[in-house]
Amino acid sequence: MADHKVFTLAQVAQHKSNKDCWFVISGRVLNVTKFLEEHPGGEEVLLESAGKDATKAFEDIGHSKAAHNLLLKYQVGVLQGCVLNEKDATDASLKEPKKEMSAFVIKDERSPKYTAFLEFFVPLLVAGSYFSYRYLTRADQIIY
Ligand code: HEM
Repeated sequence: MADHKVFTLAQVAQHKSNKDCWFVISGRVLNVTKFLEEHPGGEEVLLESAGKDATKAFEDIGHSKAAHNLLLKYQVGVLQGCVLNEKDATDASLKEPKKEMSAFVIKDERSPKYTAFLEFFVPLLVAGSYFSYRYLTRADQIIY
């Protein structure tokens, strides 16, 4: 699980060299020093955002889902005042973590309740209809 140590932006701003490079993306404080050379977009663009909130720069590029998932690997903490969704690190969930979570909860809870209702009452209705039919059409009840 990603690190939840809390940092202020002033603390992040102290790490802005190519030997020690941090920035913030969507509330996650990232230490990308080891990633500088690996970054497909080059080291320079990362260093331009060093010590700052790089959320806009990161999103403006339209990074892939793989790139979004990589954020967790470099996370060393969270920015003071931010709440994150730990379920996944994809774009929308990072921007509005709480809303995403509640949307999931609503979907997950409603569907099983509805299904359970049908699973219980439909067989009951079918069985009830069958036995009513059998009862009403009994041979000893037929009057000639
Ligand atoms: C930890 C943070 C970051 C990670 C893990 C990351 C990861 C990646 C990856 C995997 C790619 C390849 C294309 C893709 O899969 O989307 C990429 C491309 C790129 N990234 Fe980042 N990136 C990060 C931060 C940034 C930042 C802050 C900028 C600032 C502008 C940036 C600018 C770019 C650019 C310009 C490209 C090249 C896009 C292209 O060639 O079309 N990245 N990045």
